[in-house]
Amino acid sequence: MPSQDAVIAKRTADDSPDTGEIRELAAAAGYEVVAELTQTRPPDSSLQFGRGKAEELAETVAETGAGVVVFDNELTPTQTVELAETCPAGTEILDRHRLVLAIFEEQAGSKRAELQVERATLAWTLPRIKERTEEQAMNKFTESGTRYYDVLDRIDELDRKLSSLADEATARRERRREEGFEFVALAGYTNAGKSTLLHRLADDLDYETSGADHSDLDATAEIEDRLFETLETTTRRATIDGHRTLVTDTVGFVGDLSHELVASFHGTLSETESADCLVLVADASDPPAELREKLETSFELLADTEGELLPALNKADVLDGDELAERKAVVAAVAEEFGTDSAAPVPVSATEGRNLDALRERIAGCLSDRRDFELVLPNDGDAMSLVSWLYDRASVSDVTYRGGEVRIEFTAAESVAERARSKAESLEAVR
Ligand SMILES: Nc1nc2c(ncn2[C@@H]2O[C@H](COP(=O)(O)OP(=O)(O)OP(=O)(O)O)[C@@H](O)[C@H]2O)c(=O)[nH]1
Ligand SMILES: [Mg+2]
Repeated sequence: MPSQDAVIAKRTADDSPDTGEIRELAAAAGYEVVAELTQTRPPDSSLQFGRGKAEELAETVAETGAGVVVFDNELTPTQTVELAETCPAGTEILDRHRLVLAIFEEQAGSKRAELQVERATLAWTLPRIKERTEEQAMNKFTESGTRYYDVLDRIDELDRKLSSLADEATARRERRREEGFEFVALAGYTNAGKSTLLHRLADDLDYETSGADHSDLDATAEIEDRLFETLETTTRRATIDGHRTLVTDTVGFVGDLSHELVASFHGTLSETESADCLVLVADASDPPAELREKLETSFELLADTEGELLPALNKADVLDGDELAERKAVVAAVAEEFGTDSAAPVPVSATEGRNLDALRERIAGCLSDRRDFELVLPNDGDAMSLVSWLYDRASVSDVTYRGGEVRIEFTAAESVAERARSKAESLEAVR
C-alpha cells in the first residue's frame, strides 16, 4: 500500500460538505490525511472547485508536500488533467471511484476478487477512453477505436471467466443444499461488524472430522476497523437453533459508487440473493442520519434477494436505551419506505456476544420448517452408513440399538427426511 500524505477535497452544491467517509476511505487505501479543503458551490466544469479554491488547493499541496489529492466528487478526465496541471508537478489526483478501485486492487485476495477488480477498473475506464478517442478522431491525430475495442474484448473475456466461476459456486451451493444445509448471508455496509458476527455465529468445527469435503469453507474472516476489510465471501458452518446452516460473510457496501462497480461485485451479491435468510448488519453507533443513509443504500442493493431480510443493529453496546430506541425507529422507517414488512430489528453486540440467541431465533424463523423424524432400520453395515449420512445432513438426537434394529431420531427439513426414507426403503428391499 502507498504510504503517502493526501489532501482531501470535497465540493457540495448546497449543504455543508461532510468528509467523514472519504477520510476513512483514504485511510483504508493507506493514505495519511494531512489537510482538507471543502467548498459549497455548483461544480466548475474544468476544475470541480472554483478557480480560487483550486489555487488554494495547489498551495496546500505545496505546503504539506502531499503527493495525492483525493476528491470525494467524481472527476471528469478534463477536471483530472486540469487539477493536476494546477497542482505541483507529479501530484496524483484521485476521485472516490479511483480510490475505491485502488483499495479493491490492494485487497483482492482471490482469483475471483482479482477478476472482479480488473473488470471494475476497465468498466470505469471505458467511457473515459471513448471520450478521448472521439476527441482524437475529431482532431484526426490517430486512428480511432483500437484501444477502446481491446478493452471491450477484455471485459467480455473477464465476464466469461467470472460467469464460469459463478456456475461453479452455484453447483457447490446445490451440493450443499442436498446435504441439508440452509444458507444465511451477512450483508451490509462496510465496517458494520459482519465478520465479527460471523465469528460469533460459526461453529467451532474442525472440518476434517466431519468426513465431508469442506475445502471451500475458509477458516477465517478478517476483522479490522477498516473499510473493505472483507473483499471476498467467507463461508462457515453454523448450527442455528438446530438448523445446519452455512453462513456467508460478504463484501461491505459503500455509498455513492457507480453501478458498474457494484455490478462487478455481483458475484458476491449473488450469494446474498440466493440465501434463505439475509441478515442486514447495520452499525448502530452511527448517528441516525448516517444510519438512515447507509440503510437506504443497503436496501436498494438488496432489493432482489429471495430470502427474508432480517435487520440487525450491531454495536448496540455503545448506546444507551434512548439512543438504541432512536436507531430502531430509523430501521423501521427505512424498512417501511422500501416496503419490507420485516419485523423489528434485533439489537446485538457481536464483540460482547450480546443478544445473539435472540438473533439466532429470528434467523431460524426465516429458515425452512424442520420437524422431528424417526427411522427404524435393520442393524447392519448399510444401516450404519445411513446413520452417518444423517449425521451429515440432520441433527441426530438419538440412536438406539435394540435386538437386530437401529432406531434413529433426528430433526431435519422435510426434503432430507424424504431422501433418508427412500434410502431406508432401498435397504429393506435389498434384504
Ligand atoms: N463496539 C463494538 N464494536 C464492534 C462490534 N462488532 C464489530 N465491532 C468493531 O467494528 C470494526 C469492524 O468490524 P468487522 O467485523 O471487520 O466489520 P465488517 O462489516 O466485516 O467490515 P468489512 O469487512 O470492511 O465490510 C472492528 O473494529 C470490530 O471490532 C460490536 O458489537 N460493538
Ligand atoms: Mg468483514
